[in-house]
Amino acid sequence: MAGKAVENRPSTGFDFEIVDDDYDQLTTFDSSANHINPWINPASIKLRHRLGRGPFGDVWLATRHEVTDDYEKFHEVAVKMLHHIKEDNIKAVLDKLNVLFSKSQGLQGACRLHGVSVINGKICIIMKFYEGSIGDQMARLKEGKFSLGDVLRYGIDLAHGIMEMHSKEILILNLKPFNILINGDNKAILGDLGIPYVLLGVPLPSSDMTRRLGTPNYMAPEQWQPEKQEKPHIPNDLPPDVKNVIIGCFEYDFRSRPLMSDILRVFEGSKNAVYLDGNWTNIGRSNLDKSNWNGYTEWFLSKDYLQVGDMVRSRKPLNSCKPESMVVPEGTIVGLDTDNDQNGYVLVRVHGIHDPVRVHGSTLERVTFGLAAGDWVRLKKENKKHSPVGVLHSVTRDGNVAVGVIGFETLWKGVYSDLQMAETYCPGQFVRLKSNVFSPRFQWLGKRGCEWATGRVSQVLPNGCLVVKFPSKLHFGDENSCFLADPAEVELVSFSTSPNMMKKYQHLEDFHWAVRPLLVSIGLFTAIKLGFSVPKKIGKSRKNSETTEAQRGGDIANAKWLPPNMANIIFREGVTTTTTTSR
Ligand SMILES: Nc1ncnc2c1ncn2[C@@H]1O[C@H](COP(=O)(O)OP(=O)(O)OP(=O)(O)O)[C@@H](O)[C@H]1O
Repeated sequence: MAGKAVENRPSTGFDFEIVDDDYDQLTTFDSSANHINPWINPASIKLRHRLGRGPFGDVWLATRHEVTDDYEKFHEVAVKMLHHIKEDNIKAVLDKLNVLFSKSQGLQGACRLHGVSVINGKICIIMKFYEGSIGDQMARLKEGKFSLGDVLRYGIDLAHGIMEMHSKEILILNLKPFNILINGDNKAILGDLGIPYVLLGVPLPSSDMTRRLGTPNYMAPEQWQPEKQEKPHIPNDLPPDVKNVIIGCFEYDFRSRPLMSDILRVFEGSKNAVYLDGNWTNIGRSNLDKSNWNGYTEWFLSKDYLQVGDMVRSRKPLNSCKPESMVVPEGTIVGLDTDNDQNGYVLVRVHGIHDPVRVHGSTLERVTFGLAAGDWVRLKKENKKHSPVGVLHSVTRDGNVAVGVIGFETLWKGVYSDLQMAETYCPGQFVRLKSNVFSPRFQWLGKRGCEWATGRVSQVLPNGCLVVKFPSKLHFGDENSCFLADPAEVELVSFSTSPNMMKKYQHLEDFHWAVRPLLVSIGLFTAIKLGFSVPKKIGKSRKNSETTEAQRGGDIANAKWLPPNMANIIFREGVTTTTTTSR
């Protein structure tokens, strides 16, 4: 409909925005107007009716009156009217919108943006109007289901559109059926370009939404109720590669998920699939190995391919601090086994071994400039806004690095010389806030006195954030049992690092809240036992020989599995009971 005159077209909806003409005269936006490019005069926009209302704003069907030297026309546009933004944040939002506009020029798979305006004091994004969305189409279908052919066809359009946007470093962050528009050629087009990112950090009417990026049902798995890690049911009757790639999309750690290019390849390979006699035929052969190696998914492993000349070492199992076996402590790739049946095997020259070792590539990790993806690293340049410690996501052969760090919205990018190695953390380890940390980045449990409680790492997030539980604390009902920790603020606690027996015993208590009551019960039980047995002994000893208190204490303290303070309690209680009983 773009370009077609629709002047005087009657409004069909029941929602209206009362346009206050005075407000449209750039009042609060005066100082910011020169930031807006391309600016659209609000007087040229006539809102018709509201198409939808979302957490970030409303979308209106409107008519735009466009006058140039060559023509004058009225045409339909869609207007995304953002919720009211506080004056302090306006410049930041407009700056981000400008960047978005310049990056989105010429994109084939995304909604065309005309410009920005301000109506009723609200920032409006004026865009091309499309006749419908995937969401609208689904609403009209029986059970809301597309045929597999349509899913793959639209999916391929989408994957192309998303890859195009990513190539311009635009994050969409709100992919859902109503934000996938259908153009005149029945192709899927991305709408709502990066609006959540533009509004990130800007207070919105619902304070909850300020922290959210996207729409709950369509968020990345780790964004929405991360502690549940639920996966939806994926139908069984899909072509195997399609099912496999969809399951991969629900991996909690985004490094384990397929890339958009993986999804595209699988969808392209399956678009002519035919289901015949209980089998899928005509499906493109996926060349990915379907095995799950040491906890890594095929999607994780397929992100880096080894080449001849690469330095490599054996890969640690996922979530482990140490390799299980170091077949290759350090080596160089000298050959790739490209024979189809042997796909994935490589030849590695290892120092001290005469012939090259033949191992599967997935058991190795590339080490470049001393760094391998997954290493814990410290950024040499520190800044209070972010943690100095993070997890290396990639190191290219020419030394560019990407690191997941708490405090950055996306991966931190730099070069290898910006980094140095840092302490490694993995699930199962016990950690405690360092004694010089007085106001931690995340809430932490206090212990007795001024000492921080010790917790156990239950998960390491891709940005190095530690998810910590406190097994020494008993939790009730809905009480939050998971805490977060900045790896730069904690230190490891272990039996070997506990300086004395008292600290070792305290560390024993960190393992489970039941340890203390159990030991106390054992102590009491032993005390009662002693209460019965000691008088007998005393009785005997009266007859036979004298038993000194020091000897009795020694007997109990010799129970090596009991910490000394428990032995003392038992000993004291034993004496007390003895005294009482003997009386
Ligand atoms: N350019 C457009 N042309 C036609 N319809 C559009 C356009 N952009 C959005 N829409 C439609 O407007 C409706 C509301 O869109 P909107 O993006 O506000 O919804 P939402 O995604 O639920 O909200 P939010 O983006 O704030 O999360 C949707 O049905 C969408 O398909």
